[in-house]
Amino acid sequence: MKLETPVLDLVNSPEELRKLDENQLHALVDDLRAETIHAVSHTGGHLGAGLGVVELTVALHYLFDTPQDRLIWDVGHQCYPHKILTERRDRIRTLRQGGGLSGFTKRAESKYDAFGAGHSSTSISAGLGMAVGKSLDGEHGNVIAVIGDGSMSAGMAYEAMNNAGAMNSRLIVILNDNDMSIAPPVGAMSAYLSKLLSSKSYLSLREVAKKIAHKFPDPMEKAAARAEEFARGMMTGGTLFEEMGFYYVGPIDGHNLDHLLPVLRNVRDGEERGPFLVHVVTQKGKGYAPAEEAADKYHGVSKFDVVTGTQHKAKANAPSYTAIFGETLTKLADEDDKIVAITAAMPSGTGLNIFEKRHPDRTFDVAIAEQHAVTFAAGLACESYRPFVAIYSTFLQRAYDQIVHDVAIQNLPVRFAIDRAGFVGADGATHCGAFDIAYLCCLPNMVVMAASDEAELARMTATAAHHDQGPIAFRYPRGEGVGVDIPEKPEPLEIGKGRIVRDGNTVAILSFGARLQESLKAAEELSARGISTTVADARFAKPLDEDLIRELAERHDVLITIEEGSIGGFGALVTDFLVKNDLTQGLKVRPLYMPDMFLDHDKPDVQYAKASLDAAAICDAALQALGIEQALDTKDKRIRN
Ligand SMILES: Cc1ncc(C[n+]2csc(CCOP(=O)(O)OP(=O)(O)O)c2C)c(N)n1
Ligand SMILES: CC(=O)[C@@H](O)[C@H](O)COP(=O)(O)O
Ligand SMILES: [Mg+2]
Repeated sequence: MKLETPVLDLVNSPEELRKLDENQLHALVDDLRAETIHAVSHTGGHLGAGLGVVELTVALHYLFDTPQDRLIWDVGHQCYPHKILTERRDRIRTLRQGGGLSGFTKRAESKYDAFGAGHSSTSISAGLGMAVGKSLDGEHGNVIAVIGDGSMSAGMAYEAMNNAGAMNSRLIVILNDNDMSIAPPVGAMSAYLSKLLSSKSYLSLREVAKKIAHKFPDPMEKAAARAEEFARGMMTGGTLFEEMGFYYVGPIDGHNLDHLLPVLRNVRDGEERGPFLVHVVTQKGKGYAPAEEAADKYHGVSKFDVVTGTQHKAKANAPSYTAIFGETLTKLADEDDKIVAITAAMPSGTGLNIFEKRHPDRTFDVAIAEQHAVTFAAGLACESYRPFVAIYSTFLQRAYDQIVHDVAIQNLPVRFAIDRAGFVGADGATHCGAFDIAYLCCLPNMVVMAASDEAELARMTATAAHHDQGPIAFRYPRGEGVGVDIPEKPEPLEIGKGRIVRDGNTVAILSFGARLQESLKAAEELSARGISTTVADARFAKPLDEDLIRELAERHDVLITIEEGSIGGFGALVTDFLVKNDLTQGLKVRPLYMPDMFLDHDKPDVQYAKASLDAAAICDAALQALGIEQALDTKDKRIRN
C-alpha cells in the first residue's frame, strides 16, 4: 500500500502553500491541526486559540501575498499554525523553551511576523499604521489584522476603529469570534456580537456560490456582484461596525474553507479601499475534543497526552501565590462587606475565581480593559468601598495614566494586587513583570510592598484591606510559594517596616520580594566561607524602612539590595537614601536588579540566573565587593548591567 505524503510536508512557506490546488487545502488543514496539537503536547503553551484559526490561517496565507501583505495576529497566542506555515515547522517543538521559538509573534523571529504581540487589542492600530504607511509610499498591498472577540473589549480597539473608520485605508480586520476570552467573555460588546450571530445565519453556501458565479463575468456584473455583497452586509447586520465606517462582511463559518476562501478573495479584490470588518465565527479548541469541551482549561496548557488530553502538571509543593491571595481576600471580605474585587478578564489567573464563588456580587470582571478597571476601582473608592484591582504586573502597564491621574493624585485608597511580578518564564518579555516597582514608587501617595513568601502575601493582603489612607500596591510572583504556614488570621503589617530574618555583621543582603529565599541561600554560602551575613526582608519599597537601612549600612561592610524588577526601583531608592544621608562611607553598595534588556522566554530559574539574581550571583557580588576574586562556574552565563 502506498502511503500518501502529508500535504503539510509540501508546504514550508506561504509561497509553497500558494502553489497548492484549492482542493488540497482541506487535507492541509487536517495536517496542520494535527501538527499543532502534537507540537503543543510536547511543549505546552496556548492551544485552543490556535486550533480555532487553522482554516483561517491557511486561507489568509493562501490568498494574500504574505509577507508583502501584512498579517497581524492580535495577542499572538493563536499564531502556532501560522508559525508552522511560515518556515518554522522544523523548530515548532522548541516553542516557549529556552532558545526556542517565542509563543507569540515576534518581528525579530520572522519576516512573516508583521507585528510583535503578547498584550491584546493592538492589532487594528498597528494595522492602520501599516496601511497608511503603505499608501503614503504609493504601495497597494493589503494589511490584515486578526482580532478575537475577547480582545474587542479594550479601549485601544475602539480608538483604532474610530480612526480607521474615518479613513479610506486598505485595512482588513478579521473579527475571530469564538465567544470566548480566557474565561467566557463578558460585557455588552460580547452580548452584542452574540445578538448579531443569533439574528442572522451564516452567509449560506448557496449565496456564496451565487456570488462566485457572478464573480468575474464582465466588469459590470463584477461591480454589481460586489455591490450586492457589500449591500448585504450593510442591510443585514454589523451595524455598529458600519456606523463606525467599516464595510461589514459576515458572519462567516470560519471552519468552512468553501465559505472563507470566496469571501476573503472578494474582500481582497474589492475595488472598495476599506476598511473592512470580516466577522468570522470559530470554535476555540476546534478539532481536539478535550479543548473543545473545556475551552478555558485548554487556553494555556502544560505538556499533555494527546490521546487522553491529560495535562502533565508538575506536582506542586506549595499553594500558588495566586491562590493564597484569592483565599485571603475571600476571608477578609467575609468580615468586611466593603471589600470588592476587580479583574480584567483574568478571573482564574488572578485567583478572583475563588473570591467570586463566595462573593459573586462583589466581583467585577470588566473584560480586557485594564485602564477602565483602575478608574472603575477609583470610583468605587470614592463611594467608600475597598476595591482590590487584581492585575498582572505587565498588563497594569496599560493603565498607568489611570493610576497616576485617577488614583494617586486624588489619593484614593485603591488596592493593587499585582500578580506575575518578576520573570514569568515561557511567556517571555511581553509578560515579564519588570517595571511596576519603578513606575509605582515614583508616585506620591503610593505605598508599595512585595511579598517574600506566601504568608507575607497573606499579611500584605490584610495590610491593604486596612489601609484607607491612600493607594497601596503589593506584588508577588507567578507560581507556587515556598511552603510556609499561612496564618489563619493574617495580621496587617506596620506600614514602612521591614524585618531582619538572619543576623550577621559583614555583608547585609536587603531583599525586596521573593528573592529572599535566594538571599538566604547566598547567606549560607557566604557564612560557610566565614563571611558573616545578615539577611533582611524590606517588605516596603515605599515608604522605605529608613531605620533598618541605616542600621544595615552602619553595621556592615557591604550592602546588597535585590529585587525582581528593573533599574529605577527598590535599589535606586535605597541608594538615594544612603547617599543623601552620608551613609556610604566605608560601605560598598551593590544594587542587584534586572539587566537593561528584554530577556527571552525560558525557565524562570534560568532567567534569574542569567539576570544575576540568584544565590550564586548574590555571593559573587558580595565577594567582589569584599575584594575576594571569585570565578564561579555560572559567571559567564550571566548578563551584567
Ligand atoms: C492587555 C491584555 N490583557 C490581558 C491579556 C490576557 N489574555 C490573553 S489572551 C486573552 C483572551 C483573548 O480572547 P480573544 O481575543 O477572544 O482570543 P481567543 O483566545 O478567544 O482566541 C486574555 C484575556 C492580554 N494578553 N493582554
Ligand atoms: C496570552 C496571555 O496573555 C495569557 O494567556 C497568558 O499567557 C497567561 O499567563 P499565565 O499562564 O501566567 O496566567
Ligand atoms: Mg475569543
